[in-house]
Amino acid sequence: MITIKNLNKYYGKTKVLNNISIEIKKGEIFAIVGHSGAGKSTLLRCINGLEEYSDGSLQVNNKEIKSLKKENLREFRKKIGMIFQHFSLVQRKTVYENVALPMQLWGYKKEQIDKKVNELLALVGLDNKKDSYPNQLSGGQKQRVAIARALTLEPEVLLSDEATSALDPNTTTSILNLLKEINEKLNITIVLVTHEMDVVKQIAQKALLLEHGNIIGFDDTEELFLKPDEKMKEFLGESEVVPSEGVNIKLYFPKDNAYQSFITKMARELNMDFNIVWGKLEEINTHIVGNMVINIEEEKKEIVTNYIKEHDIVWEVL
Ligand SMILES: Nc1ncnc2c1ncn2[C@@H]1O[C@H](COP(=O)(O)OP(=O)(O)OP(=O)(O)O)[C@@H](O)[C@H]1O
Repeated sequence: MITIKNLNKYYGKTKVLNNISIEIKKGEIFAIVGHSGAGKSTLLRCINGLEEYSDGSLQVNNKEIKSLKKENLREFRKKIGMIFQHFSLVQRKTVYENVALPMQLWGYKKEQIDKKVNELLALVGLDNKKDSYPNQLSGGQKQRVAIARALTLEPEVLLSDEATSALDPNTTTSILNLLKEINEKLNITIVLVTHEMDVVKQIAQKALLLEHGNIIGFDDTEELFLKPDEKMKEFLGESEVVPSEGVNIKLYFPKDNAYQSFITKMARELNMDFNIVWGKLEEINTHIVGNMVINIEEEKKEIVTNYIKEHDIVWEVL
């Protein structure tokens, strides 16, 4: 649905996006991740035509954004909803009026607006706050209003620019759950920009990692976290401290294996003790995945690695 090929973007002489090529599929929840200044928001703004790109191609539904004329661009943007970190609500308008705004601007009839706004306020769980003003709402509620407003014109894509960055962890989770529900119920593609790895883990099916405008990772979320390469480890700030004696073996547990007590079983079957030096289990995109480092004596390396090989486990010697 969104195809980006060899996209470059400069601000003056500074290159802020370098040779970006990605594909975002219809119905996907896709995360663009990176530290501050990586170029995330710039890429998001290129996707909705707010920002021009220097060269390369960016197509949404097979339409090249840069060749859209003014009126077509307006029509195109109608199909793209957007939410922001600081909600961007109109303070002097009520919740109902805020959500109704895009439809009023596009000249919809009062009855159509009323039906849609009520429907969306129910979806985001705010039908009892219609007449409240933004300053009477919590951060999470404000973001719910913004989400409802972003959905009024029935977009195919919802872009989220750090939409949970100003929220506490519990509220973040409730907003992410709402986004998941919207993705499933309305089949809307969601592209979210974030610097928070927890957000990526909780919601994204696929992720793009950006650093200084370059792609340093692009894969299914589980793959990125399950077996991070050196760049990803650096990005996550993870460094494993392992013993210098013996052999350190890192085992990766894919989703189907995570619950199995593989280590205990191996210890029992090989009649051997292992030193577990490092381990982590986490929930990524509703699956439990993890990795663990065990330390063994040099002379036991062969028997242990043979056992692991027979059990379809991803592993490496550190
Ligand atoms: N309008 C602009 N004019 C000139 N340079 C810009 C402009 N907007 C962004 N930049 C620069 O482009 C680079 C990428 O910025 P961008 O806002 O896309 O990064 P980001 O990853 O979204 O960061 P943050 O999370 O801090 O918003 C930065 O070096 C920034 O200073």
